[in-house]
Amino acid sequence: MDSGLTNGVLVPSADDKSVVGGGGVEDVYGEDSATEDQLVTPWTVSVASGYTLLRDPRFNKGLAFSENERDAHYLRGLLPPSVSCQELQEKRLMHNLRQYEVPLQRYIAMMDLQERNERLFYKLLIDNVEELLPVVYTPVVGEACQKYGSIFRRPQGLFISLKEKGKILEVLKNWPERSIQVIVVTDGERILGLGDLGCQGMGIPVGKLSLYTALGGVRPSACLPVTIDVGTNNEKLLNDEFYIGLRQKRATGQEYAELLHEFMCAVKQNYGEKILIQFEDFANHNAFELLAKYRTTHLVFNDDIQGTASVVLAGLIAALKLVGGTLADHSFLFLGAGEAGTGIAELIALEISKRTNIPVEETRKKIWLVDSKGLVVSSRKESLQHFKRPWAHEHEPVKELFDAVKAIKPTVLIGTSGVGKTFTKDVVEAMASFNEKPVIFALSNPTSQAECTAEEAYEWTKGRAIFASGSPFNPVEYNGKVFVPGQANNAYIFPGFGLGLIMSGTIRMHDDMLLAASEALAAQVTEENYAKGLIYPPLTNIREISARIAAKVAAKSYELGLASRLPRPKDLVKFAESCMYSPVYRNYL
Ligand SMILES: O=C([O-])CC(=O)C(=O)O
Ligand SMILES: [Mg+2]
Repeated sequence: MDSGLTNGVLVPSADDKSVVGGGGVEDVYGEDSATEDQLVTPWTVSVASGYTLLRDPRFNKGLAFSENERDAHYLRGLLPPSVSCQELQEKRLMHNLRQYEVPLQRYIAMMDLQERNERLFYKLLIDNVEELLPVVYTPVVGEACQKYGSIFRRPQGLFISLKEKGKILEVLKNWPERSIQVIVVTDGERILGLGDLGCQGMGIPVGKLSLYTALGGVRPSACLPVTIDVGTNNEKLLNDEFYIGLRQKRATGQEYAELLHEFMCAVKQNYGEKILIQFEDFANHNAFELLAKYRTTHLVFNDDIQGTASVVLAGLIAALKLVGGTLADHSFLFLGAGEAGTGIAELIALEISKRTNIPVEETRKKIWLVDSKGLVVSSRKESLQHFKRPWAHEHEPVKELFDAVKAIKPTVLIGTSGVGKTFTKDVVEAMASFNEKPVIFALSNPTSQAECTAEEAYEWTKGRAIFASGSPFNPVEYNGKVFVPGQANNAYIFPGFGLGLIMSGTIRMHDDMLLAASEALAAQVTEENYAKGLIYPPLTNIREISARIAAKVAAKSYELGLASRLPRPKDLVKFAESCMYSPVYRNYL
């Protein structure tokens, strides 16, 4: 039975009671899963019909309302006579989108669609993922955040500023959906590699959550984007008349910690123990501290530390097929010793340790980090931030990346510094001089911040590099051969990872789940992909890939006794698939 609207009255159906999926009309009201506390909200549920129905993006189908639906829901005359199918609407929209030459216009058009017809937005995104991901996600979302104030139309997500201190629980209750399963939250201090964008960082939680739905199948009504506004230190924004956030310098210390703590407590109180909170694009100091502080009391995941680590480890495991050896045979040099750099480094060290039984303190020694002051070495230990200290190995000081490359002779070079164009010709040529197949990952986002371009990597290594980047690059032709760069972006991991946590009712995160996700992703690279030099599977199959990642993450959670959904479904891949939201229109009769 399908769920639907009958004479403007919402009817829940029997087949939409799964914890995650369905995405049916009844989810909006979610009585099945809402707790008593959640039912007490300050607004009244109103039933959509007629004009209101057309204006409600959750239910609107535009020209795709059938004749009978038009009769049943008071739509006669409100639509032109023609009836379209969803596929025709999709064709028309893709045609229109392709007319826009300015990428930001495509972004605005996609956001307008999301606000107008949610199912059509997701249908477009799912069916055209390779084309539209760069629009709603990196790189264009970066520009959208920079200009968020001037392109602002309707608020998407919750804005929680210092003004809401003491009232965060009430603010959460203002949100129209009650059965929230995942929150992506930022404080806007380190948006991609673009720095402090304050309140305008909201584009990131919105974009990440649209991928939770499109790539991971979590229903849209279960996703809540949040921006915590404690001010910004970005002078340009503070002086921008269109800036949408608090016009003050960032609150820090106790004031910051108290607001964040109130938020974390209110979220758990309002949505329960199993709500997944994904931290996104916080500055280093806060990112590490928040993760350490809340990992034992909440289900928290830091995408920049953990999601990026998991996707890069997957790429490295896959790359072994092309370069040979085991992970333990390789040596790694990072430019950037922040969230992504140390997060990836630690996960590699953990994986090697698991595979070899060598203690992690030892396996870390094959991994070197360079920060803005040069190679991280033991003589710098006292002055280093705590998250860099495990990487301060014995070595004489080295200032420049190029000299560090020559001294360490890594087989793998990874850029996570957020600073573009730092893998210079010298650096890349040095990598190629002592590696048959140098592995080079330029991970900083968006494209403007990439350490080098795909073209540079292939040219400077004479086509020998195994290259991946955080933001997408087009295939490159070099010496008559086409090279397809991989996109080592956490988008491969977090949607499936989150689905796995949600569908198993996981209450706490564990690093072994990240390793499981990496192995699951690497296992999706086919012989055909390898033959083309690919170390990530194409994004076109991402929903299948996400289901497999979800299944492995859930399996690990059950194994660790962290999953609360019992009994454990027998076939976790099938279960994951059955939970996934479908953007196909519902029949409202
Ligand atoms: O958003 C992305 O594309 C990847 C990411 O988490 C970041 O760069 O902070
Ligand atoms: Mg991020």
